[in-house]
Formats: sequence, C-alpha cells, structure tokens
Amino acid sequence: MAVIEAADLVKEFSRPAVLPGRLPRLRGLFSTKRDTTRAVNGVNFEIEPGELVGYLGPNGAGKSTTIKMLTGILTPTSGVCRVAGLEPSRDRARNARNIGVVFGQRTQLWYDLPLRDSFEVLADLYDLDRTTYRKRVGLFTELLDLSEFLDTPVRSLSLGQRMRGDLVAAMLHEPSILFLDEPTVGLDVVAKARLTEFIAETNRTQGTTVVLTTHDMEDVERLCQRIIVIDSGAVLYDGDLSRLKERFMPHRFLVLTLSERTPAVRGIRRGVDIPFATEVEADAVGAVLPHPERSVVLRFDPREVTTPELVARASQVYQIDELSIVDPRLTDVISQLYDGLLT
Ligand SMILES: Nc1ncnc2c1ncn2[C@@H]1O[C@H](COP(=O)(O)OP(=O)(O)OP(=O)(O)O)[C@@H](O)[C@H]1O
Repeated sequence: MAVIEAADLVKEFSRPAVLPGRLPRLRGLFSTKRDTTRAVNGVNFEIEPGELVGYLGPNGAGKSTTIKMLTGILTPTSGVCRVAGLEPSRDRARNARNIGVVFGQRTQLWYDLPLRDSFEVLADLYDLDRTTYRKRVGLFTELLDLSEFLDTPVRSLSLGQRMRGDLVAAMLHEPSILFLDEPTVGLDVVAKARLTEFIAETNRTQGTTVVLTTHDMEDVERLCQRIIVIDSGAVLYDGDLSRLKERFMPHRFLVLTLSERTPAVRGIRRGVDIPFATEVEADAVGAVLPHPERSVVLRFDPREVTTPELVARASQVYQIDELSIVDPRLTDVISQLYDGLLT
C-alpha cells in the first residue's frame, strides 16, 4: 500500500493584485482584486514504502510547494495528500513524527547554538530517552563525519557541515519517510558524495522512503530508481529512470582521437560514411575533449551495431590514437522533457 499519495492535488497562492497607476501598493490595500498563482495543478502519484523517488522539475515547477503540502506546512487548495495514512495539514504533529525534512535552502538548526544543543532540543521534542539519543547522534555523526563539529555553533559551520547537521537533525527520531528538498545545493564534491552515500545507505538498510527534489542530475543518477518530473504544477513523467533512459537515450557516442600522423585530418572526416553511425558535433557528448581539433564523435545505437563492430569499421577509415565510449547525459534528456520535446 502506498505510503505517500497525492490525488488531484492543487495549491493556489493568491495575493492582492498589483494595480496600475501611481502608488500601486496603497491602492492595493483598498482593492479586493487578487492575483492567483496555481503552483500545483492537479498532481497525482503514489509512492510505496522503501522507494527512493526523485521529484524533478524546472525552477518554479511546484516541487517545494508539493513537499510543503506533504510535510503539513501548507494546506492544499483542493485535492488530497496522505503521508503514512495521515493528512499532513490536518494532523501536523503526528505527521511530524513519521517524517524527516531537510530544506537545503534553510536550516532547522539554531544558528547561535552548538550543533549538539540543537540535537538536544530536538531529542526533547521527540521524547527520545538518553541512551537512544546518544546512540543515534554517535552513529549519524560518525557516518556523516561530523563528530568533531558537535560543539561548533551552527553559524560557524561550512555549508556542507551544516547540511550534514540538518540531516542528522531530520533523522534523530528515525522517521520512516524523508523529504529532502535540494539537500546537496552548493556542496563540494566530497561533501556531496558523503551526503548521497548516507541517503542511499539509509534507504537501503532502514527501508526509509525518500522523496528528493534536486536540480543535480548526478544525484538523480546515483540515488533514484524512479523519477517524477513536473512542470507548471503538473506531472510530465512518472516512472523508472532506467526506462526513461532506454526510451529517450538509447544511443551512445564513440569518441575517436585521430592520430597526428593522419594526413589532413579534417579533410578526411568530410564525406566519410560509416554504417549505423552518424557524425555529430563534439559538444553533443557534453565533455571537454582533450584534442578537439582531431576528434571525431560518432553517435550510434547499440541495438543496431555493437561497439567492436563499429570500432572495426571506424579503423578502416581512420588512423585512431585513442577511443572512448560516452553515454548521453541525463541532464540533456530532462531538459528536453521540460521543453516538451519528448512525448
Ligand atoms: N508563498 C508563495 N506565494 C506566492 N507564490 C508562491 C509562493 N510559493 C511559491 N509560489 C509560486 O509557486 C510556483 C511554484 O513554486 P515552487 O517553490 O513550488 O517551485 P519549485 O519547483 O520548488 O522551484 P525551484 O526549483 O526554483 O525551487 C512559483 O511560480 C512560485 O513563484
């Protein structure tokens, strides 16, 4: 049975209309006109216990608004959401016991207190006994490499340390559901790797259900089996990441660096026809090529031609120094989805 459900979920924000003319703010005070934004526009999905789902979409798509409804911070305008059987906005306190939340843009830790004190306050809030509290703080801070910062005031922590602190705070009561809204934004590669490893491990070993919003496709590739993509408040795609890739990214790239001895490298490239492969611009692979002036990028579909076959054919035509196979980037497919280019 689904642990998180959204059924025809809608959220509208309304505010006094901005009126034309002089002193618009003052005029707004006396006007009954309002502007309405439909941030979430009839969203439906069901998430099963133990799933790790990426909730993706361009800026302003309605991701955070959905998460805020699922955490009980916002009340839906219409439709329903349920989290572990509860309607979050009606049962906020009980819902809070089942969920952990991290908003990457905002901390739930007390800025002037040492990290440890924030954890203590939260432990009191959740009625944790001392032994459980110590065990969990010990375990989580060790896993997230945070033990040496327990006595540092939050305001003196780096962004990565603070974010890891936020994750510990969200996990102290061992919630069965985690909502992570851009948890890796602004982190360096090491901090990001530590955080994503922790999330994956928690999902794997504890069976924690995780809903993750992010703009970072590396996080998505590393963590999510399933993605829900929304735009303008409505679901564009809901399904397995691997199926999305099979459907929209079946091709691969063979990148050849031609030998310097190849006479008139660029001349030779023109008009060459290799069956089952199409020569494309170097930027199609999305990586910096070490020798762009003598590189050839061939796009091919592995269902039509195997890599050894293609390499054999290419070597009949080119003198090759090096070659590599590159997968297309998820980020390209996702942006095409956002742009309505994929159906
Ligand atoms: N409190 C609010 N009052 C009015 N409009 C709001 C409010 N919160 C969000 N919105 C609007 O609702 C829409 C969806 O915003 P939301 O923050 O959910 O998007 P998002 O997908 O999380 O975007 P981002 O990736 O930029 O964080 C946007 O047009 C935003 O301006």
